[in-house]
Amino acid sequence: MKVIKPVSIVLVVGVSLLLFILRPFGFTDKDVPIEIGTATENIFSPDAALAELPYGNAVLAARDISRFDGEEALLRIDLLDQRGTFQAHPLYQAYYFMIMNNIMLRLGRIDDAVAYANQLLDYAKENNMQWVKASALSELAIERTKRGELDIALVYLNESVRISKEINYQGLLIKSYNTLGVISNISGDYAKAQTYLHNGLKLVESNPEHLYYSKIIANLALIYIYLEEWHKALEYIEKSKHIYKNGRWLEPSIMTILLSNESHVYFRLGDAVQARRAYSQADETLVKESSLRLQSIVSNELSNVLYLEQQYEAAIAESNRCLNLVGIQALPLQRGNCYTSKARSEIKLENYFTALHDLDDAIAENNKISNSVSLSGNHKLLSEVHEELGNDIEALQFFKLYYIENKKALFDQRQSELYMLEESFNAENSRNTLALLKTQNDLKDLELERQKLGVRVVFGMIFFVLLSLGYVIRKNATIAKKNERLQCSNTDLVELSTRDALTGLYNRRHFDDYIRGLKQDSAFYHNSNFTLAIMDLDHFKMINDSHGHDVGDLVLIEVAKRFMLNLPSSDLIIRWGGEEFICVIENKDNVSSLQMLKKVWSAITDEPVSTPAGDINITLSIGAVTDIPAVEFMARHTELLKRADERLYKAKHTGRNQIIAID
Ligand SMILES: Nc1nc2c(ncn2[C@@H]2O[C@H](COP(=O)(O)OP(=O)(O)OP(=O)(O)O)[C@@H](O)[C@H]2O)c(=O)[nH]1
Repeated sequence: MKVIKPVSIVLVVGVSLLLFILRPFGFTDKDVPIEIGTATENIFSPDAALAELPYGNAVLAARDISRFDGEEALLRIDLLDQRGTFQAHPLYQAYYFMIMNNIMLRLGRIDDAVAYANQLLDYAKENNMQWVKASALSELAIERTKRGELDIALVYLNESVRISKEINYQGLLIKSYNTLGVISNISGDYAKAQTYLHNGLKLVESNPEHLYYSKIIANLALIYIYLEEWHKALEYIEKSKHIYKNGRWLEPSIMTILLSNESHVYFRLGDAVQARRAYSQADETLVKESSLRLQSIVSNELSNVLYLEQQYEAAIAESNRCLNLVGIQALPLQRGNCYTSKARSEIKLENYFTALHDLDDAIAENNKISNSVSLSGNHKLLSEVHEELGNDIEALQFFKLYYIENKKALFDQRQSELYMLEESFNAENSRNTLALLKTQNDLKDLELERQKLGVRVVFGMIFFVLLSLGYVIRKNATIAKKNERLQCSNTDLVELSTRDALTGLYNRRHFDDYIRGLKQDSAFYHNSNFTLAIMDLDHFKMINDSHGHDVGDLVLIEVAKRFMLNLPSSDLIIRWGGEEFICVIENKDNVSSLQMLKKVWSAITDEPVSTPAGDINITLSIGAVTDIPAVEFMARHTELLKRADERLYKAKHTGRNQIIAID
């Protein structure tokens, strides 16, 4: 006993010392914080500089109010002016012009607003204040954009962006990226629009209080409206509404635009009830000072709702009201839309010559701002009118024009740039997520290493060795489980992002993965031939129009089910968009490719789809390229898709409900 006692003391002292030494290595079970850094150093903020001045906060408060209450802001400016505030410092003076610009916009006095923006620009030049110059240019660019003067707006914006980048004025950059996104949207360059808006979004995410957060999301929604991706558009509109409601900015015009866009999506989906609901809510947000642009947008949506409700005369009256709004001549985008809506109702009332006039006017307005999407819609309507008038040649010419423009916008753009852009955005996101997971795992490995070190050092002391070992084993098991769970959820995420929410089929995102998979297993496929087909339901719009959008959805679900039942599970079926599907069939078992296509086609056309609105007969047009050797398919799938699409076009225009697989 006498021998053991000093040993115990040595042991206790030794262990305490070791524990003390090991403490800085993190031997204790504390989580290591993971830093997700945002580079926020040296961000230029005139607001922060102004807040340092004696009346800075009062001026900032007036600026905030000027965004939603012109009268109240004017009172505050008067009070500050009486104290001689604005002469006391150049910063005050610059803010004075900016606030007055906001107030005039709010009061609908656009010319005065522009005058203040110009005064701001002069003041910036006289006093060599770069950030003020950038702000003034950005404001003037917005005004030019609203008037459809996109070229000048771009010149102003590029200069404003250049200065903002130079001084790292992120607050203004966000606003400018948003305007650049809007301009690209109007010009039909969606890929560019999306790049600008995502640039803005990246900056806004580290600054979620920014006034432009919900505006940027709203403009992303607009891209999806142009691309006719209705569900995605609604998703972004909802997100934007949510951000707006939770933000501290009360700029009612944002809500008006969002609700008008929502109404427009439902109009395009043929859902009169929801379109009317969203329109009424948009109308409620209008105030007497609302700008002419907002008034004409809401008026045009009312005309669209009335059209859906088959009140064509009332719709025409509303379009006429829109076209007679004082000052509308300065807004080609809105004017073009009102003419188009009017023409649509005139066609329904069989006033074909009036419709022709309206469409000419619409085209003239849309040409002023190179609005390719609206122009393509105008050409489609012109083709319909000429068809009704028996002018077959003109009808065909305009239809061709529409088809080419529409396909160019919807097919090429979606196919290549925009889609790739979204892909790379997603890829970047997944890369970031994976990097994060890797960092987490590395940190855990590090922790494990440290624990092992601790175990080695106290190896001689059996009690602690056992304790540490038990700890390490437990920790290992937890980490392994966590990793397993993370891996599963990653796989689920990838699966979800490549599935279409409505039908459960793969969406277009999966196509590239599929081709990549083929290439990886190319040895296995080297003797195979493939058939590539684009399948498009005929007159699907009529189903939506006659029975409602929900019934249209049910039809799409049933059609998807039939595709799946009639294609071997090893073949591919994708919902390419709307009522368009793509399938890739690998020819095997001596069944000819045409036989396979006929089987799929018959599965859709032979039996009507039962819906709560009764049985609905469906017809299907197919454009296909058959017997493609595997090597060619892998190397030239984009070209082959185009060829199939051209054949689909032929099928559509030589009677529909058929398969065309040769030129
Ligand atoms: N119900 C429903 N309709 C959709 C969906 N996606 C697109 N659509 C509608 O599909 C219709 C497609 O119309 P069009 O492109 O004119 O084609 P179509 O009427 O089939 O005419 P053709 O193709 O020329 O035979 C539009 O009315 C879209 O609103 C969806 O997810 N659900």
